[in-house]
Amino acid sequence: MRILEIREKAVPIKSSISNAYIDFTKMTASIVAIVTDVVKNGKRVVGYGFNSNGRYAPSGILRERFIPRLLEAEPNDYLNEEGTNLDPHKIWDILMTGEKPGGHGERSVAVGTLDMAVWDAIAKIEEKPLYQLLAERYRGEQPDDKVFVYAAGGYYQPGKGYKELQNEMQGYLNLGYSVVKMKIGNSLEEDLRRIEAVLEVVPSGQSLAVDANGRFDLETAIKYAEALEPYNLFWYEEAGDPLDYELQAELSKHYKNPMATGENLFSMQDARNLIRYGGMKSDRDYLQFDCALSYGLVEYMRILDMLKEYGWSPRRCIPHGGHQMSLNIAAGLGLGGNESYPGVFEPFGGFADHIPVENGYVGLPDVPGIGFETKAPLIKLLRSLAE
Ligand SMILES: O=C([O-])CC(=O)C(=O)O
Ligand SMILES: [Mg+2]
Repeated sequence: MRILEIREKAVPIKSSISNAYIDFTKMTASIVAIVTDVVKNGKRVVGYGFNSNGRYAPSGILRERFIPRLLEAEPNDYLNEEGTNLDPHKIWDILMTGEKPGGHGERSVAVGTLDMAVWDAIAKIEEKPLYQLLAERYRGEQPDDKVFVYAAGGYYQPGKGYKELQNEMQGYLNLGYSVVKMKIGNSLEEDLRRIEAVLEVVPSGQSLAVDANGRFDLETAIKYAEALEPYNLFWYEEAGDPLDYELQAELSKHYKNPMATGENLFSMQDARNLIRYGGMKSDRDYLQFDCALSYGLVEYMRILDMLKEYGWSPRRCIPHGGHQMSLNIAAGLGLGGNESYPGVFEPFGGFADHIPVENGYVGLPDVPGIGFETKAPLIKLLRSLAE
């Protein structure tokens, strides 16, 4: 077998929402298609991928470096021993040929996007759901049959008052979610009012997570910590700059409830620095590394191995990004859950159309690959690239 073609397109995922750091009025994502010469059920196998929200479409480096590197390789260099399927680890090495360590920038996003398409193709060629394949290959046990998911929203938005925020959160509860997340970071006084408004509609503080998107210096992070602590929230996310491990470690001494961070750490080495120096507690905190921004599942498995060495369970990982790739990893490799953005970042947010969220958990479709084919608006967009 061989790869025939790789296509890429930048698509808008823009909206009027803002977090404490950026607005999404110009946000884009790359979609990619890896077209193989394998035919299953009368159709050519195409693997699809895209990058998570929060980083822009890495079209330039995909087209100039990463896609050509893979297309220039001989099939022997990227196939498994039997020559019957792609080898994701070999492909990763090909993609990263000529790339120095460190300074990950946008290239981890480009590689993460291609890696997603590679795994989609592999599972389609094996004619299995990706979560099943991952559980068999790497876990040696059955996949989880459902995954904890929480609804991330609560963005700042023009004209959005307390009532609209409450309605949004009530909507997530009505959809079957048990935990919701909202943005904080613009003003402590105002955020406390917004939090109290949400606490009027959710059962308790344990049903609400807050996300500062790296906005705070240490002093502000501690002020928020002191104000948030009595609410006993589900978690307090990304208080300071993602690379400021000392801030996170110091903050840890001022807050006794769960914290979460890691969505903007893009490599095993950065993740390891958080574990080494960030004061994160393996029996309390959550890790949000997102494979679609950080060199893909091949690198994510290195992160899981590193975590094991430091005594962290994969159950402490609840990835950022709300995509089906991380949902498959969560079920297949036994993570603690996955993010979800119902109605936000369409058509990438949300899971299989026919599987509802129930009591905070969602099941996965029994179809080959990542499952994009079960999400009508998403597969329509992806197919526009290659079928
Ligand atoms: O607003 C964003 O950039 C998304 C985010 O932090 C999250 O989903 O945790
Ligand atoms: Mg976040």
